[in-house]
Amino acid sequence: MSNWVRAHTNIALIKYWGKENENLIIPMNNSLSLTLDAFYTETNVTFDDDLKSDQLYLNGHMQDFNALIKVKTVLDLVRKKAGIKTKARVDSYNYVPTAAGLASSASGLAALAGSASRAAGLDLSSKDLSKLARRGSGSASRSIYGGFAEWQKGHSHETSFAVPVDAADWDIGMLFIVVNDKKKDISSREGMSRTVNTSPFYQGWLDTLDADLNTMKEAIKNQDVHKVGEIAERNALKMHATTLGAKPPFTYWSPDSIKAMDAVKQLRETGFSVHFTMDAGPNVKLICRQSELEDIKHHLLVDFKESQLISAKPGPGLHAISK
Ligand SMILES: O=C(O)C[C@@](O)(CF)CCOP(=O)(O)OP(=O)(O)O
Repeated sequence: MSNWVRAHTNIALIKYWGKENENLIIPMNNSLSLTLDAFYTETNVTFDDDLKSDQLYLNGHMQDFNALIKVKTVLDLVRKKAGIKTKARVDSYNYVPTAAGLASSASGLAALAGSASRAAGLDLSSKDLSKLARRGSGSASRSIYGGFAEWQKGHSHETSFAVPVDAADWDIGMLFIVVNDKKKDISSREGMSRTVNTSPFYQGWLDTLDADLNTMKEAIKNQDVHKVGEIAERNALKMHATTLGAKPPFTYWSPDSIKAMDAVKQLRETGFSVHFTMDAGPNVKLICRQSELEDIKHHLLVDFKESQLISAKPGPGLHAISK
């Protein structure tokens, strides 16, 4: 029985950075993202009575127990909902350009939620799929939808899910500057936990989010890519500022991250509407007009290799595929 589904990664423009409830993955604030076409995960789940334990094959290679932790959380919730105890085999393929360090947990856990629920005979609504994916990884809740999606924080499992905001069928795109960095990144889960628990800047970050979200939604409604980028860049810088006050302090930025951020500022000075955002890694993600992607890419080739520059357009939500 084929239960192949595809989910695309999403990049937050208003960041999720901190949990109110770690176990249920309830966030401190609402977040808003853009789902992209370029990076996605395809997953198939099969429940099999002959299996003694859950198995995860990632890009064809069997994974160890640790990689299974988030997967088992989702599988256990599906088994409970379906009233079964059967173990499952999960086959997942990440279609992320060879560039290292591009997070795929959002697309991976969203695809898992979609395929596991189908394989267990559940026909979940998008809202319930978003809640299920959220329990695997918070940002996965947003990949259920294409275009712009808002994860409404809620205060319980039942009330914390994403909703679609805008189809993003207008002139907006993203360009990734992939900065391969040797040092081991601190995972987003650990990074946000340490920040919430120890950074004196954290409350200041939280205090500004309602205004950021409201102005962002207004900018999206007006299809104002310059304003969308401006708000997103400021939001990302505030998020990353919180990590410098954590104990011990840390940053996801590498020297090449700062080189990339400077390149964006220079592009703005030459008249492009281009801004950047960053997540739990050194890569820098540009927000610009889709119609200007190639021109911007051309300018960046002065400082970066072609292989480091990856264009992306808005992408679709979770959907079944035939393989
Ligand atoms: O995507 C965003 O809103 C912002 C971030 O990417 C910034 F790094 C965090 C994503 O965190 P995630 O991996 O979802 O954490 P989990 O719930 O602990 O699995």
